[in-house]
Amino acid sequence: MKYIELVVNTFDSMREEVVDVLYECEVYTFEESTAKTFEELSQDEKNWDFVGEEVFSLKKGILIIKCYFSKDEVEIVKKIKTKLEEKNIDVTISETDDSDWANNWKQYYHPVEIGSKITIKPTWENYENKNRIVVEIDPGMAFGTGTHETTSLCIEALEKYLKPLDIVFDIGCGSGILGIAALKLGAEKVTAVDIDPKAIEATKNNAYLNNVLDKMTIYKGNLLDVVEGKADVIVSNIIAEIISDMILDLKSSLNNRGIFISSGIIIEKINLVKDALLSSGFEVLEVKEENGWASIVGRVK
Ligand SMILES: C[S@@+](CC[C@H](N)C(=O)[O-])C[C@H]1O[C@@H](n2cnc3c(N)ncnc32)[C@H](O)[C@@H]1O
Repeated sequence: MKYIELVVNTFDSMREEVVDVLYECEVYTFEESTAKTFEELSQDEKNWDFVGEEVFSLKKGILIIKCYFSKDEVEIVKKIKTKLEEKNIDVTISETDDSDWANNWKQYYHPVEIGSKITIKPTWENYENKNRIVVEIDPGMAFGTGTHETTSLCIEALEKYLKPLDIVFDIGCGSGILGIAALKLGAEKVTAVDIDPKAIEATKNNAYLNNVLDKMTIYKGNLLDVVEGKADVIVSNIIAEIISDMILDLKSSLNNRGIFISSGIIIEKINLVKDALLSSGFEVLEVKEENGWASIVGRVK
C-alpha cells in the first residue's frame, strides 16, 4: 500500500512546537528520532539558514519526525505543512511504499495500566493480571491506544463516575477504547460515534475482540447528530473548540443528573469548556491536568 510520508527536519528544541501542530491537526501517531547531536552536524547542517538565531543558539541535535498518511488525507498533510512552514520549520513530503509502516509503529505501544482497574493491552503484546480488567486494543489507523494523557484521563473519570448498567455515549470514539472500557466497567450499552470511517472500522474490530459487540451501537456521524435517546454518561475526547460547540446540545442527550466526561483539551483552553458547561445548566465536578492536557467532568444540575 502507498502512503504519504511527511518528514519534519528541525532542531530538537523545536519538538514541542512541531508536536503542538500535529496535535492541532489531530495527528497523534508519529515516529521521532534525534538523528545527531549538535557536535555531529556537518558544516552545512550547522548553517541552516531557516533556523532562527534563538533556536540555533540552543545547539540541540537534529530532530526528525515522520508521520504517514493514506492518500485520502492529502488535505491534512497540506495543513500541517503550511502551519510548520509558517514557523520556518522544514518539511518534506513524498510518496512511500513503506508496507512495513502498518506494523512498525506497533513497537512503541505496550500494556498500560490506567487508574486502579483498567489495563489497555495492545493485541500483539502479552499481559496477564487477574486483578485488573483488560481491554484489548488494536487501534489500526485510528486514535486511542491508551498511551495519550487525554485517553487515560477519560478512563480514570469513567472508573470514578460510571454506575453499573449506565447507558453511555462515546463521541469521537477513535479505536473505541473509551466505550469498551465503559462496558467492561459495568455499563449496559454504549453508542459510539466517529466522523472518520477508519475509527468506525477499528471500533467494530475492537468491540468484537473484547466480546462486547452486542452491547455497542457504532455510527459514523457528526457528534450527537446521529445518537438516539438519552445517556447517563457521555464521554468525549476531542479538541476544546468542538467540545464547546457540542455542549450546546448536550443536556438534551443526557438523563437527569447525567454526567459529561471530556478531555482533548489543552490546559490553556479549559475555561472555554468550563464556561460552556456552566452556562448550559451543568455543575463542574472536577478538572484534572496531566502534561498540559486537561479533563473536565460536569453533571446536569
Ligand atoms: C483524540 S481522538 C479520541 C479517540 C478515543 N476516544 C480516545 O479517547 O482515545 C478524537 C476522535 O474524535 C473524532 N472526531 C473529531 N471530530 C468529530 C466530530 N465532529 N464528530 C465525531 N467524531 C469526531 C476523530 O475522528 C477522532 O477519532
